[in-house]
Amino acid sequence: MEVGFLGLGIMGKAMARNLLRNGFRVTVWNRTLSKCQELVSEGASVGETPASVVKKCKYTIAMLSDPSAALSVVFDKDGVLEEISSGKGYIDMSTVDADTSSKISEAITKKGGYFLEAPVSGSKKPAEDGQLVILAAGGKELYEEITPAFNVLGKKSFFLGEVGNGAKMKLVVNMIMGSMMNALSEGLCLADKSGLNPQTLLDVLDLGGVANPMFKLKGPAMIKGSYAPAFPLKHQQKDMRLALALGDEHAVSMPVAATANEAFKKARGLGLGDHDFSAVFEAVKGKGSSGDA
Ligand SMILES: NC(=O)C1=CN([C@@H]2O[C@H](COP(=O)(O)OP(=O)(O)OC[C@H]3O[C@@H](n4cnc5c(N)ncnc54)[C@H](OP(=O)(O)O)[C@@H]3O)[C@@H](O)[C@H]2O)C=CC1
Ligand SMILES: O=CCCC(=O)O
Repeated sequence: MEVGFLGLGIMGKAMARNLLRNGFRVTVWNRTLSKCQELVSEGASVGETPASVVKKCKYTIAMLSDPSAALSVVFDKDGVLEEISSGKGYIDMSTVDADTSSKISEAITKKGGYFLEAPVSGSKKPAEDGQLVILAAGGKELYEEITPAFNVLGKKSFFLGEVGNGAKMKLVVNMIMGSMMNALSEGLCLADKSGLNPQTLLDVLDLGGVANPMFKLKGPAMIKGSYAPAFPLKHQQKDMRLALALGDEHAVSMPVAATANEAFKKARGLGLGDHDFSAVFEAVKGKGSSGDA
């Protein structure tokens, strides 16, 4: 099977590599084209523009930073829309809001193409290991056709119905995750300030009802102040912002998420946007370097 892949950031690179290693022919494009070289050395081809990738491939997957990037790659000059046509499928796996996804879907289907949104749960390591959870919605036919690729990328795929439902599910999940990360940060801080050993707190948490893989994975690194980016904090803050907008739309009061968003904003203001989202711990502690990200 031949697929195009647009966006080789932390997630896109790992996902495209997985497809290559599992026998897919992959044509990649990235805004910073030099980032394609690593995958070319592993067997990928390069497209000069999103349009040229879509022209070459029946199916094109995108994994881009945010709504503005997702829209730009489709609608701008040399974008997806210039070459999408009847029989071609476009699968956007970026985390965006439902409105962005709907705009892309309408434009693609108007030109005869098929569209599927398919954001993912799971971070850098699950992407490397093909263990993502895929939250698809939109074209059912395209969902079925692209299932061989999803089986390589993920451990489970959900088909959630009409376009927008995948985006909404992803935002709800990440809103919960962002609030949990803030709760952990406050707990680690309180343990430390009140004379407890933060590692012992992690050990206690891990044996009880709130045990979870995120606390187990991120907690020890947070204690060391180590925030190598798996999920960049600027993207987590984007997801909090988009989830809060969804809450506004449906008049759902979400004070916990709103407060967590403030902490992520503070962390961005401290220059921690490109660090892992667990670096919000530094904002909770009231520390950090200067600059914006
Ligand atoms: N990291 C994670 O753990 C997870 C991330 N996600 C979501 O997946 C998406 C990608 O995340 P991740 O890989 O971490 O992000 P990165 O920041 O590592 O990569 C972002 C990608 O988007 C591209 N990009 C940014 N702006 C534009 C633009 N205007 N036009 C074209 N391309 C652009 C970048 O290109 P360039 O290299 O040129 O900058 C890069 O390829 C995000 O929506 C994120 O929320 C979902 C699940 C987990
Ligand atoms: O969007 C990013 C999600 C990261 C994760 O699920 O661990």
